[in-house]
Amino acid sequence: MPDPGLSPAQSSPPSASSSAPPARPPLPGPPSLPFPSAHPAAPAEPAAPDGVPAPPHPELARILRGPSGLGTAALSLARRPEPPALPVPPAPAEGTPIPGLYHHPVPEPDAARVAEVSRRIKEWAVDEVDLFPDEWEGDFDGFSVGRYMVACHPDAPTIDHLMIATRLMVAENAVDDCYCEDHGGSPIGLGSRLLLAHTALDPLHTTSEYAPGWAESLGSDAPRRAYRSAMAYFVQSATASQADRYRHDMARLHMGYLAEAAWAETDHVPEVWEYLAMRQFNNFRPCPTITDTVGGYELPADLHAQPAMQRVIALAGNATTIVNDLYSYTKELASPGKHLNLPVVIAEREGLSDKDAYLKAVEVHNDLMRAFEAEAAELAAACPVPTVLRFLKGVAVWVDGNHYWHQTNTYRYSLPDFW
Ligand SMILES: CC(C)=CCC/C(C)=C(\C)COP(=O)(O)OP(=O)(O)O
Ligand SMILES: [Mg+2]
Repeated sequence: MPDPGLSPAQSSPPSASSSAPPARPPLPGPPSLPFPSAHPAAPAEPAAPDGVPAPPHPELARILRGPSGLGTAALSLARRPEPPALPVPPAPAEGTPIPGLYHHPVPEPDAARVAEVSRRIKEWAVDEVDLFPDEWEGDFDGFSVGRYMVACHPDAPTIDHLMIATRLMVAENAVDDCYCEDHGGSPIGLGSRLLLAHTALDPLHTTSEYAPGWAESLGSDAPRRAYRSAMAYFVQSATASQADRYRHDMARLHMGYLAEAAWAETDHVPEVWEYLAMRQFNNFRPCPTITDTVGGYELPADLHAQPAMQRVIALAGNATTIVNDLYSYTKELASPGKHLNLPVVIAEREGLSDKDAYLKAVEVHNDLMRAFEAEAAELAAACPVPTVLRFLKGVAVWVDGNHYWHQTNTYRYSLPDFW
C-alpha cells in the first residue's frame, strides 16, 4: 500500500504556487522479474576463475551472472575482471575513468529515456518548485540528472518510475548546494535549516494552531519546496516501509552534513577513519536504496533490515561516495577554504604527498568495492529470495551508473594530473 505521507490537510498548498503533485493513478505494478521467469534455467557452474564461489543453485548461478544479452554485463553481481568480458562494446562515453579505479563500464543510457526525463525534470524544477534563478540554469543543465538516473536505474519500468528518483536526486542536491555548499550554503545555522527541511520528508504532527505555520514554511525556499514535492510524488508509489526507509536514510544524510559542517566551522581535519565515518552518513545511500520503488517492486522491510543487507548497502554507499571524492577532487581544491575529501584527509593525517594520498584513496575505494561485491554475492547465495536478488542487483547497477555519471560529467569534474 502506498505510504499516505502528508495528510491532505498537511499537504495542501500554502499558496497558489503549490509543489504538491497532481493526483494521478498509482504507477503500474512491478514488471515481471527479468531473472527467474524470462529465461530458462542455466546449468550449475563451477567456481569462477576470479574467485567467486560456485553458487549452490543453478537458478542462483544464473542470477548472480546476470542477464546475458548484449550490453547487460554491468548487471552481474559477481566480481568481474577488468576490462569487462566481451561482447559488451566499450561505452562511447566522454571523460576518462580514473586510472586504476575498480569499476564496471555500463552501456550508454537509453537516449530517448534520457531526453524525456531531462525534459520533464526541467519542467518540474521550473514550473512546480521554482527551484533556481535564471543564472543557475547552466549548472542545472550541466548536472545532467536525466543521464544520471537513466544510467542508474536501467530496470525502471516507465519514465514515471524514473522521475521518482530524478526529483529526489535534484531535491537532495538543492539542499546540499543551497544549505551546505557553494550556492549560498554555510555551516552556520545548518542544523536548524536541515531539521526544518527534514519536516518536508517527515511531517510535523502538531496542533491546529501551529500546523499552518509549519505548512507555510515548506514553501518558503527552493530546497524545502523541492523536498516537499519530490517526497509527495515518492510516497504515491512507495509502500509505507519504503517511505520510512527513505526518511531514515535522509536523517542519516543530514547527520553527516552536520558533522562535516562542525569540522568546517573549526577548520578541523579529522582522522581518516573519522572522515570515513562522516562520509558513511554524508553519502549517496538514499539513492540506491530506493531502487526497488523505482523498479516497481518492494524489498520487504525485514529483509532490508537484516545486518548482512545493511552491510552490503553501507559498503555500496561508501564506494559510490568515495568515487565522488575522487572525481570531485580538483573541483573541491579550487573551491574556497579547505574542502574535506578522502585524498585531502589522507594527505594531511598520514603525511603523504597529494599524489600518494590520492592513489591511496583509490585503493580504499577499490577495497570497498570488492568488499561490497563479495558480500553481495554471499548474501545472494545465502538468501536467494527474488526480491533480495533483484534489490542487490539494483544496488550494483546503481553503483556502476554512479561511476559512469561521475566519469562522463566533464561539466562538473576533471581529473588531477597525477599519471
Ligand atoms: C544525492 C545525494 C543523496 C547526495 C548526498 C551527499 C552528496 C551531495 C554527495 C555524496 C556528493 O558529494 P559532494 O557534496 O562532495 O558533491 P560534489 O563533489 O560537489 O559533486
Ligand atoms: Mg565531492
